[in-house]
Amino acid sequence: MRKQIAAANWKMNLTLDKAEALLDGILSENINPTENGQVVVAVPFPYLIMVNEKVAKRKGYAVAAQNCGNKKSGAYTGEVSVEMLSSIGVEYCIVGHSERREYYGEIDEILQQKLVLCLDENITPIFCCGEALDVREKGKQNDFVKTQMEKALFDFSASELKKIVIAYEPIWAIGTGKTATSEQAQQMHAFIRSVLAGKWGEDVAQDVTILYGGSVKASNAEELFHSPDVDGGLVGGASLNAAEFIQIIKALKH
Ligand SMILES: O=C(CO)COP(=O)(O)O
Repeated sequence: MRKQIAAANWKMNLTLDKAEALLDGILSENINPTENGQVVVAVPFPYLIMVNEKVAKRKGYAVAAQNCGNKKSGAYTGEVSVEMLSSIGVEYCIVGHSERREYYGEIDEILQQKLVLCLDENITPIFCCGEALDVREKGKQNDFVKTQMEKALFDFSASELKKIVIAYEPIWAIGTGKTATSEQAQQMHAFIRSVLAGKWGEDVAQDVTILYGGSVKASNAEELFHSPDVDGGLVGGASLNAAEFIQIIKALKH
């Protein structure tokens, strides 16, 4: 079975004391994900080392950055390089979250540069894609997501592509409480996998983990994750509550 991932995205929330308390809460219940299961906690930069120290001891847990610089190193004030992330033990990095695309002007070319740097440093990128409400209302969501994939992913070889995790996050479902139905999620995930198969072949497509993100909660995680092409979730709001997130981890397919 492909890797099944429950990923928390804390976004720009929590002070250090609260972040530590939340992590301790998540780790307090000794859930060891199965062989194919992985828990990833994507935290603000200042907390990466603290979180990594705690999760490194736990099998099946890893820390992620929420973003990275698109240049290797140098005079880029305020940026954090992939090499720095790697040097402190970060294993995953979110790339191309819709909030980065929308509020920080991250265009496809920048995202592609970040993906290349992550792969160079053996950091697994979690590449986000997904359409806004107006696109879905016009029924154009497949074309939209395919174009996002073509622009950011299509230059990679099959072996590189297999190292990337994809997160489908429809913008209309992020932070809105309006979750995609499990049918909508499954349809899009199957479509994404068919795009991967068309470009790199069915075997490669079957190996890629595709997460769903957008108002995942303890109450809907099991139904969403049960869909054959949904390999877990990228969770915002509900990951700020330890009890909720623990239930979401438990909902991963075994
Ligand atoms: O953007 C998300 C995760 O990256 C989803 O956020 P919510 O779970 O708060 O909708």
